Amino acid sequence: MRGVWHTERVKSAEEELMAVVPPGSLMRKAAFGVATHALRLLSGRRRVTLLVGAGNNGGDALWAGYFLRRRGVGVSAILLNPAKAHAEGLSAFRRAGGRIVDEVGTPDLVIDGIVGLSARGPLRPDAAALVESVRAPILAVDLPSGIDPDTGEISGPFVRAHTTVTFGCLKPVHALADCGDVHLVDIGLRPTDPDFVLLDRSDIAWPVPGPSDDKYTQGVTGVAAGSATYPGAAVLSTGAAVLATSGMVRYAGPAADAIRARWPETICTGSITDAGRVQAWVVGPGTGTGSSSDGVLRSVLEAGVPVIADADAITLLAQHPTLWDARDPDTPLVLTPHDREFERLAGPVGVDRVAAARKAAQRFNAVVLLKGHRTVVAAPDGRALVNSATSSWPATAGSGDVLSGIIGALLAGGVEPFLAAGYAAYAHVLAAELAADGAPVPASGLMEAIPAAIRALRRS
Ligand SMILES: NC(=O)C1=CN([C@@H]2O[C@H](COP(=O)(O)OP(=O)(O)OC[C@H]3O[C@@H](n4cnc5c(N)ncnc54)[C@H](O)[C@@H]3O)[C@@H](O)[C@H]2O)[C@@H](O)CC1
Ligand SMILES: Nc1ncnc2c1ncn2[C@@H]1O[C@H](COP(=O)(O)OP(=O)(O)O)[C@@H](O)[C@H]1O
Ligand SMILES: [K+]
Repeated sequence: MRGVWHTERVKSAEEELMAVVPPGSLMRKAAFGVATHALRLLSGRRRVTLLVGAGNNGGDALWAGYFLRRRGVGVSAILLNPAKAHAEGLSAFRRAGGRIVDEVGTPDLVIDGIVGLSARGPLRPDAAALVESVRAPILAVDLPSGIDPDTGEISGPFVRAHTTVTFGCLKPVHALADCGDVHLVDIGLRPTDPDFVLLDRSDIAWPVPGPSDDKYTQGVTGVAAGSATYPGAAVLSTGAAVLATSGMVRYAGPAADAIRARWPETICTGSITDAGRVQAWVVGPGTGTGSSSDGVLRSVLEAGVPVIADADAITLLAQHPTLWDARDPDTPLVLTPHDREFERLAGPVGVDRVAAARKAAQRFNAVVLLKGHRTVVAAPDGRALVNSATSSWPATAGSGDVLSGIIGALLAGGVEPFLAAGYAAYAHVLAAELAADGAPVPASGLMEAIPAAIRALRRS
């Protein structure tokens, strides 16, 4: 699990560290890391241009230019604000034979030291024009300039980084925006209590049956999904639950025939009242928002077991706030909105997706999984994680139905709701990657790749 810290917290941690280390040493460590990665990217080529802004980010770039000069690289620097360029960095750079120029030229690599942690808004016009003229790969110092460090928001011109070299710890931009390959350089910073986390494969403890388990002890998943109009949503959600864990899946609803035909191992009934006992319910995919769906959602919320509410269930909760009263507040609830469903429930997502999900989680006393290329999971206790997709192939119809089934199976298997949502998001991305393999994949293909994803997770 890797931590991510907001810039204010990083700045105060840096200040504490700077008070006890020799002046300038942090910047030189950071810059040395930049130069090391630049040399790797250059692999023998020899021309670099630095884009140098007015703050310490520009200072890092100038010191990196100094180290590169000492390795025989030809380095030129464009100073965006010559009067405010980092004085020590600039004199070291000049001493080492670095040249000050006005144009980017035709370097093999450009180093973006325009702005770092103190960035606000997109690139200003002069910086934007320079970046526009770059043809070489760009190595961003700390973060790609023009992208908001705390939200990843892009609201105008920005740097498209091939690689980002950052220092001490990850900041939200690295999890929420495309920064190319991100490398972390140790400068001795040891912040604690991250603002949110990123899951790694090794963090994921998928439920595995033991010798004394039978089909019931592993948790039975109930699925209340689909309708005469949308039987496919039920097939995908139920199938994902069947494939995600061992044990048993019960289906209750109008798509029972389609489910029996595709998933003979499920126990099917037409109505939720005959469904039998389950340890978690998946509700919402393809149910529609009519009065019978309203009744199903109410029954599920009253059942006293963990619930994952997706799609139409979220719309119903937004339209009929009295439905919330059906829920025992101590029973875990996971809500999995995409942006439009989120807006119906809690208002516009806004630019800070992590803050939006966190606020909604607290408001609804539920785990909120906000879907997207970068999925955010937030718990009512304030925990949050971000899971990035490796491609956009999962943006396909029915893909969310698959996710809901995986979450349901993990909840039924006793995985704590925040982690159930996080593990499911991770496995969903991995299944999509394995199934797509560089070409479009339908949601049913993504679903069928769930076992391969779990195998890959368990091998790591
Ligand atoms: N504080 C520390 O101990 C360390 C800081 N380091 C570096 O210092 C950076 C932070 O430095 P600063 O706080 O001095 O600030 P920055 O260098 O991030 O930026 C400050 C300057 O950028 C300008 N600016 C802001 N938004 C802009 C935009 N959209 N377009 C163009 N220019 C813009 C501002 O006018 C300001 O003068 C980090 O990102 C990192 O690169 C590293 O040297 C490691 C150690
Ligand atoms: N651009 C994207 N890149 C990667 N994954 C995405 C992207 N957009 C959406 N997703 C993922 O695809 C799924 C879509 O779910 P959803 O919108 O509910 O679709 P549906 O209702 O058709 O099942 C979610 O898991 C979401 O995180
Ligand atoms: K930068």
